[in-house]
Amino acid sequence: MVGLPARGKSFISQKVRRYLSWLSVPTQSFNQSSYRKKRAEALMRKDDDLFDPSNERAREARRLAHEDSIAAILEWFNTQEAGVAIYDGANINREIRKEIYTTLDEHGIQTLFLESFCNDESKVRANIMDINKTSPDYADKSAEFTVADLEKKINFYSEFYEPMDVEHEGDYTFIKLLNLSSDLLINRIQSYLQSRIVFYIVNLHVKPRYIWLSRHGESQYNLEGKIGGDADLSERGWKYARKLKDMVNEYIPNNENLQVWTSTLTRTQQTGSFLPYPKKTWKALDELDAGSCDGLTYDEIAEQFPGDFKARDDNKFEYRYPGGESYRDVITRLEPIIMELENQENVLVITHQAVLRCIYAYFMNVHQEDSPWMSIPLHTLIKLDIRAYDTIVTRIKADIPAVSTYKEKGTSKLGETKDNSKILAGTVISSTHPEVLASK
Ligand SMILES: O=P(O)(O)OC[C@H]1O[C@@](CO)(OP(=O)(O)O)[C@@H](O)[C@@H]1O
Repeated sequence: MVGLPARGKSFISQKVRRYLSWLSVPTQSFNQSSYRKKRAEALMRKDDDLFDPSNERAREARRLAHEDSIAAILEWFNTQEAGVAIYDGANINREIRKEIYTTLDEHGIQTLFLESFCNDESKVRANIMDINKTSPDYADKSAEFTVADLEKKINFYSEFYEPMDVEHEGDYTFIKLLNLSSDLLINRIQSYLQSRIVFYIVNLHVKPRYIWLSRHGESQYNLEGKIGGDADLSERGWKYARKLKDMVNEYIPNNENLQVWTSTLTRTQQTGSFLPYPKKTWKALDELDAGSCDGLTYDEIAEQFPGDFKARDDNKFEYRYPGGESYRDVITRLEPIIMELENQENVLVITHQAVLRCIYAYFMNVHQEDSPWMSIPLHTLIKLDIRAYDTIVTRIKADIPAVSTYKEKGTSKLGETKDNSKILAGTVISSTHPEVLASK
């Protein structure tokens, strides 16, 4: 990363890390300021200022923190066949970038510089306020403190800042993001992975916003405990479809601009059928394809395909149904959906249990192994409040009973134990009793 403080570098680093990890690319972020803190504690006196240009000890602490970051990156690459290490620091001038490039090149590591350049004061200001509200670095700090601290750092780094350009650094691969918009300057993008990162950055949204998720209403297949298929809604499923219209009116602000996305399957389309908003149908939102197990109950699968039943329980993320899909396959086909969701606000996605787990895992940074085991109950509207450094979840229960479609490991029976720890985190409210029942 390259750029002055309060240019969204940590936000972008964190998003890219989450996106690449979700796509199963080993990715780790190395935050220079955490190494700086450690060196400052060891080397500096109490009243020393880390950003005082004339303070020798501060200069030494900063220099060593940079060396520590690079050493940690090299060590991490030693344990990895391939992957992406994100060096989240200011890397402010050409000299330091040359040193980074040369050192990594000597170790056979490609460097992609990602600069966030912003000279729009109002955006910097808004970003500072955002950092104050949401960044863990400034938790419990007043707005005045955060503004003063960041302005001091900005002034310090501005003295040395050399923005990237083709004239001086044309040999490097770099992306230059201009004023936190989707305007980019790109230079010498050389690999598929680098081009994925460019595409992702183009779609990245920095504005806080909501995304709404729901499973379809209870289906006839859900009632019978069968998986897959293209069944109609049950009577209670239709009730949910009607109720969803009221819930949208009650809970989704500015819903006049809402867009509704569904899969191509009947149960999601029926669930959205009372919603008077523009609709988009995506094949990519169809439920995980159960291949030769489609239309069976879990009991029948355990009986007819015992080996498959066990293999799926043992590694649900990787297991692929014969002639069907795995969770990993679903993630691959969901990538365009994630790109679109990063670019949109005010979308309600009505889809299926497995697909929602994958979408939710991206926004909530849920580990691959855990994501297929998360509980996503029927008849519940989920609000994701996407902020710069975290996402807050609220589940709004429709108060219309539905069967459980949750199968725990090691059994073919449906239903959840109360202490299911993989349940969605967040606040739960009920649409008929809108008081808060549990908090984050
Ligand atoms: O990965 P598991 O836990 O089996 O969940 C996926 C299953 O959920 C079901 C319901 O059991 O999805 P949905 O009704 O949401 O379309 C099945 O169709 C699907 O195979």
